[in-house]
Amino acid sequence: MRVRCCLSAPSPVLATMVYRLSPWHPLAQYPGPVLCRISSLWLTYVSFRGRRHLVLDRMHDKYGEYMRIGPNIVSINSISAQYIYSATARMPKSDSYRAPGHEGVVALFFKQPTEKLHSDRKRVWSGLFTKEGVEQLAPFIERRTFELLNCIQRRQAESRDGSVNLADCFYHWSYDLMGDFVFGGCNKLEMMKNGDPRGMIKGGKLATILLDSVGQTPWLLDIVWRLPLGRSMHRLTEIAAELMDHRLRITEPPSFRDLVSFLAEDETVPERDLRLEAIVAIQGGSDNTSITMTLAAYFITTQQKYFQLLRTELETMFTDPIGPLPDSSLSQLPLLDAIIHEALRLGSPYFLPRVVPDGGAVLDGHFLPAGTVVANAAYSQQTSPDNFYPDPLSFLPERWLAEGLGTSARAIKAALSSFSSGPHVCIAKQLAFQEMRHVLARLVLNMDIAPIEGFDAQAFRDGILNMRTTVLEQPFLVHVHPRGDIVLVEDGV
Ligand code: HEM
Repeated sequence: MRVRCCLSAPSPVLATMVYRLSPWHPLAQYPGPVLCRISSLWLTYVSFRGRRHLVLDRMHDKYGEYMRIGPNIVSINSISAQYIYSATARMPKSDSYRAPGHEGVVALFFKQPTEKLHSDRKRVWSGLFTKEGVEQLAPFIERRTFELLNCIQRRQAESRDGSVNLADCFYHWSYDLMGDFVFGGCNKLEMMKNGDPRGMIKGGKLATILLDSVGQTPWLLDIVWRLPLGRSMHRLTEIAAELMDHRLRITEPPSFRDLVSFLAEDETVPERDLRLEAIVAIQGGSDNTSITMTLAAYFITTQQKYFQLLRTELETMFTDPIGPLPDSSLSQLPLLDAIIHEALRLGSPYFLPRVVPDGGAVLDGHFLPAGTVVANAAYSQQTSPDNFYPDPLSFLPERWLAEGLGTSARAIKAALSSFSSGPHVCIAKQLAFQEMRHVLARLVLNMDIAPIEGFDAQAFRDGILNMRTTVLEQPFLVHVHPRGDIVLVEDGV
């Protein structure tokens, strides 16, 4: 009798495990570690540690291009994986994109019940990202970037050891800019002046980390959402709601069309969605841009040759370092563009899971049954010698230039998926490039920048973690020297 009880209680769990390990499971032919076949908790754990891209890369070397990394999850290290994001593939986002605690609420980045709801909402957002929409943002980019130059110098002057954490400065610059773009500046975030006393940046990152890691096991995310660990997600939700409510209450709207103007004036966007959209705007509008700039600055200041080459390129076009930097001119500069692409290549190892629709899919001759969660191994593709050669792990912006790195060099542009592609492509790709070109150019034209003495460049690089957001284990400490007799004053020159 006792034996029967023991066997019968865990039997559904045991039966599931046996099935997942068995040759009858639809993904049985895909190789991968045994542990991954049993439970998605392995992927959750690896994701949470921030080095998922490196772990998966090593595993792909062992198991091949198509690899099972969860009971129902396949990682694909092949250029063909780009297809899963295309409109023709019709593969929706996986459950890891569900907005926890917000059943029934629609916001752009999160998973929608139908593709139509997603495209309708994207249409509303895209008002800000048209040519005219973005043009009206250029003066804000210029003003905030001058403010950044001041902020860097002020913080260095105030520090005890005469150094400044450039990563923090970029975060604060991008949050201030986002506050302008999204909320018309009415919330006065002013992080370059006041820092981040409410911990918005940390809260946003923690929430993203939880979605990206615990979200790989959706039932666990529902539990975490209700535990103290999920507090960061609630905190971000509260701050976002507060910022949105404040913007909606102001009696004098901003002098230009901020993102909220587009969202709030559209009758298809119910009020309850606006607060969730604010989370997307805050996180999407600040995090990736700032971290890409930190990585670009890290690479060109630790390899000063590129810093000097970039300055020479900029000075051939702009004789006045504090004069206007129109994007129509910046976008013509090949090395500036190459440096940003190379920083993105090494710094955007995103894991973006999609679900195979009814009928299944065939990729590179592999059948993927309906319901399988699939993801492009972006980091492996972006650092594969098949796509980027030579020295795919090294920062070599020349690989993006016409003359490249010699006749045997390769740079397969399609393998770079920093902004994703297809219906869920980043809505702000052009704006992000405009911001990044501007800030990098202004900095290099106006300041000498070098890491502090004793800065361990390898330790910094080893401490770059990614969980959809990037986390730096080490600060990026630099010394700056304004060039010549350019004197920068608060909020301008
Ligand atoms: C270097 C800068 C940026 C990078 C690398 C980047 C990357 C991405 C990626 C990879 C996605 C697709 C995510 C997925 O499918 O899981 C995405 C989506 C999105 N991004 Fe960006 N992004 C950047 C800047 C921005 C900025 C500045 C904004 C807002 C002002 C923004 C807003 C969004 C939004 C709203 C989506 C969701 C689009 C959709 O679901 O259709 N991003 N971004």
